[in-house]
This record gives sequence, C-alpha cells and structure tokens, in this order.
Amino acid sequence: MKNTTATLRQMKGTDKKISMITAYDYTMAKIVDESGVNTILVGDSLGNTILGYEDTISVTVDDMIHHSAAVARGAKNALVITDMPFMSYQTSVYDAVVNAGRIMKEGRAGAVKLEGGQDMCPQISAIVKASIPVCAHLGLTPQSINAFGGFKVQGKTEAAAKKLIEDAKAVEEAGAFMLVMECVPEKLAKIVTETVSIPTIGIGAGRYCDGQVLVNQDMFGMYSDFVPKFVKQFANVGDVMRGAVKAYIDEINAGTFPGPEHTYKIDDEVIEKLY
Ligand SMILES: Nc1nc(=O)c2c([nH]1)NC[C@@H]1CN(c3ccc(C(=O)N[C@@H](CCC(=O)O)C(=O)O)cc3)CN21
Ligand SMILES: CC(C)C(=O)C(=O)O
Ligand SMILES: [Mg+2]
Repeated sequence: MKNTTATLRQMKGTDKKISMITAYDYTMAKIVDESGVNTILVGDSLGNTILGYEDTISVTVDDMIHHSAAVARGAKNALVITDMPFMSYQTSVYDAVVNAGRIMKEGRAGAVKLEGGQDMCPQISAIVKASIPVCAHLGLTPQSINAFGGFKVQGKTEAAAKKLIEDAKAVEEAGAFMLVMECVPEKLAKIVTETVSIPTIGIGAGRYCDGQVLVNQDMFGMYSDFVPKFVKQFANVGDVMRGAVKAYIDEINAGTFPGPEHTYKIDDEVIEKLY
C-alpha cells in the first residue's frame, strides 16, 4: 500500500512502528521498497556514503535532486523524504521555499527534511504553506558540525533537554508532519515522543520513538569510515560483496568465467571467411 504523510501520522499511537531507511539510487530503493519499509530517506548522508566526503557540508541541492529522482523511480509504496542540504534553507525563507520546490519538482520527493528547531520554524511554515510536507530533524544535526565541534549526544543537560522539548513543540506548531531525533538519550526521546502529536523517528534515540531510521550502508556493513554506537549491522553485505569480487577475479584468471552460458555464437562459415 502507498505510504503518505497521513499514513505515517496515523501510525503514531497505534502499536505499529514506522520503519525508515536511507537509499540513494534506483536499485537500492527498489530493494528496500519491496521489503516493505514505510518511508525512504534520501539523506544528505549521501555526502559520506556515496560521495566520500568527511561530512555533509559540501552536498548541493543538485546532488540531492539527482539521487532523489532515482530513488523516486524505484519507490512504489514507500514515502520518499529528501534532505535539504546545508545552506539551501538556512540563508532565508525564500531560499528554503525555492529549494524545497526544486527537490519536490525535480527530485520527485513526497516531503523534505531539514535540520533545526525554533530557528527554522519560519522556513518550515513557509514550505508547508507551499504544500510541501516537512519532516524536522532535532538533536544531533550534522550540518552544524562546525558549530558543535564534533558529533556528540545532544540534550544531556537540563537546559539542553528543555530546549529540545521546546524545539519539538515549535516544529509541530510550525506544521512539520514528523520529526527525526538523532543521538538523544532514550529517556529524553520518550518525553519528546509523549509531548508532541506528530510521529518521532529515532536514530540513536532509543526504543520509545514512533519509528526508527538507519543509514543503508551502515546497517548493511558497507560503510566503515565511522560507525556510530546506534548502528546495528543487520547483515554483512560488505563481506558478501568482497567475497563475490574475489571469486570473480579468481574465475577470470582461471578462465572459468565467462562460461558457455554467458557467450554468444556465430556460424563457423562466417568465421572461416574472416581468415
Ligand atoms: N554513514 C553515515 N551514517 C550516519 O548515521 C550519518 C552519516 N553517515 N552522515 C551524516 C550523519 C553523521 N552522523 C553521525 C556521525 C558520527 C557519530 C558519532 O561518532 N557518534 C558517537 C557519539 C559519541 C558520544 O557523544 O558519546 C558515537 O559513538 O555514537 C554520530 C552520528 C549520523 N549521520
Ligand atoms: C541520519 C539521517 C537521519 C539523515 O539525516 C541522513 O541520512 O542524512
Ligand atoms: Mg541528513
């Protein structure tokens, strides 16, 4: 069944949890979509996993559109949510609406995600007014790495925890249909989840969120430049791929690949005329 923002909203308060996973291309989108995930995030984490940057700062709107459009072609049932990259919405409400519009029109996203709380509420409400659903992202917001001074758990002091709760209420009030919480202590994420009426999606935010998200290559054991504590490797696809490449190289050298079943034929009469 096709998942919409309404479908996800209605899952809050039921015993069904929302499953989200990142994907960045058509083939992977089809695999995760056919597996029954509710929503696919085209995350700006593609800066790390696809483009090989150290952080998400250099990712552009064009990068996001390129991958979002590919994912959208492969996602039949999952809602596609695409990250707005650094400096595509922080600069002004106008920029935020224009870039969200491009991500929806050219990237075929069903919703956009942006990082920030109270400070980004003018952007959130303007994008929502333009009929583009917005998912908020609180806690560890990786586009702020140079302000944070590193990737750390957020909301551990009373002041920071109160700020997170206020930010969550504010993004709901501004019209966000869902919110992602990253690297937040479980007990704080539980309070936030109980406080807002929109669904919360956790990544390193414990069991009590309304749903969970993980980065594709992290859960498949394909990305190892850094492995946050919140990552669970559900399969070691990286090792499977390395094994397959080794077997391929060995068969090329042994002359067992390609076999007759991979090979095209031509009449010997034609070949004789060539000598
Ligand atoms: N492959 C990948 N996975 C991600 O989850 C991810 C990205 N890329 N790129 C964008 C952001 C960056 N993220 C990160 C990156 C590092 C940590 C990290 O090292 N966290 C420490 C926290 C240490 C602490 O404060 O206690 C950890 O050990 O989890 C967390 C999230 C999450 N996002
Ligand atoms: C880690 C998730 C929430 C994200 O924002 C991304 O993949 O970019
Ligand atoms: Mg992101």
